Amino acid sequence: MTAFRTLDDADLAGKRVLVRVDLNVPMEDGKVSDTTRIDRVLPTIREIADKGGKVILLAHFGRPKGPDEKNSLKQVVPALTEALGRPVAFVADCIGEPVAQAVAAARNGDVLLLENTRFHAGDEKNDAGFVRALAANGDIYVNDAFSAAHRAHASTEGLAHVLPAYAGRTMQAELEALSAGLDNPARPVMAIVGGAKVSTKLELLGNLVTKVDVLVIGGGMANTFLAARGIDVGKSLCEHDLAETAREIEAKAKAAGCEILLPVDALVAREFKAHPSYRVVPIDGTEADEMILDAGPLSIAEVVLRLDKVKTLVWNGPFGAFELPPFDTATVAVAKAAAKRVQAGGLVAVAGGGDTVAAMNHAGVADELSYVSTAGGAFLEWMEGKDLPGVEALRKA
Ligand SMILES: Nc1ncnc2c1ncn2[C@@H]1O[C@H](COP(=O)(O)OP(=O)(O)O)[C@@H](O)[C@H]1O
Ligand SMILES: O=C(OP(=O)(O)O)[C@H](O)COP(=O)(O)O
Repeated sequence: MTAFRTLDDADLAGKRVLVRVDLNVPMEDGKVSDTTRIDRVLPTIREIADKGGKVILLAHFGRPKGPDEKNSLKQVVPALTEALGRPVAFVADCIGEPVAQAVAAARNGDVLLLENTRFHAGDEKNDAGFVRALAANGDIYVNDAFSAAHRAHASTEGLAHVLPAYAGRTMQAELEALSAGLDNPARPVMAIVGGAKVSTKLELLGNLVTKVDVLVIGGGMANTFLAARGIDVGKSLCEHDLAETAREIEAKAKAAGCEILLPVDALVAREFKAHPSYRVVPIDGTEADEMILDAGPLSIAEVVLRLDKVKTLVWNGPFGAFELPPFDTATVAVAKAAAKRVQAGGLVAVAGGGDTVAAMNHAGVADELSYVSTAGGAFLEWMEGKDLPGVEALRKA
């Protein structure tokens, strides 16, 4: 039995249905480079449209400080239209008269995509006035953005308190799949946390080290830990002001008996582009004008060896800038090793996150892992046992 209402409980015909989805998809050269998040919300969109609701999609893109072209959801419309196989009307705001007019003009079953909710500060502030402004254009709220459910924002949380609220099919499927795979994980458990969202994810590691046996740190996250240990990381992506937090996490891990693995070597380059001139160096060998862009061969070998000894793997965040070869090497090698063990029957491996999903697709293993979640930060918070505001609001609704 689900603890919240789903589309099975909703009377959708003729209703204006505000559907929160996560369209925060990876882009390359102005085009969506991985459509997984789009593909996952299609069942919800189709079901509401086919049952005669007007589908009004709400989503964020990036972390804009206000309206800006670079973060406009307009650029996602071609990929969404193609995946859906139906027209999608774009509205250049998410509140106010332009939305009211577009919704009034839409027929039952039509699909509208509203502009980035984060163009208004009220979204992230979960401002009551902004919640009301969003709600003014809907009769029903459906949340299908599990990957944004760790955010208590107006579009992910606030709306559930002012409109009849339901979980979308992907929200349901994600929670069911994660529970089935990870509610009682076989030990030892390894977590790999990498990627670029250092400040938001570093906070999570303090709890995660009490839940897992081995924590492998990669990407920009690793650079921050290395710098905190006094290693010169040159111009690498690194949040130097979080050094103290990193040291506290190391101490917590030690107290909890969780081993932390950091890279012992790296691929370094002076330019952030594909196929630049690069060097393989020991982890303390980065020059002042170089960046660590991937873990090196010794680090990969160590992670693969450890992988053989664990029974569960949870993974968010790539080891390197995998969009720029050869800095996809560590991520691809570890992904392939994990997939091989899953296929052989010795490992449950769950990977998640917008870019992590793209990396798993790039490695060709997305179908060979136990489960691939659209969520990164939300998945890690769920793994820690935290309540996700977007999910809790649905339960209370
Ligand atoms: N060493 C590094 N230097 C710069 N960028 C990196 C590095 N390692 C990983 N990244 C970047 O991290 C991004 C993914 O991080 P993140 O958004 O945290 O993952 P996810 O979306 O899966 O949660 C990728 O775009 C990748 O290029
Ligand atoms: O991409 C997302 O999360 P993820 O990077 O953890 O996978 C979600 O869209 C949340 O975005 P946010 O971390 O800017 O709130």
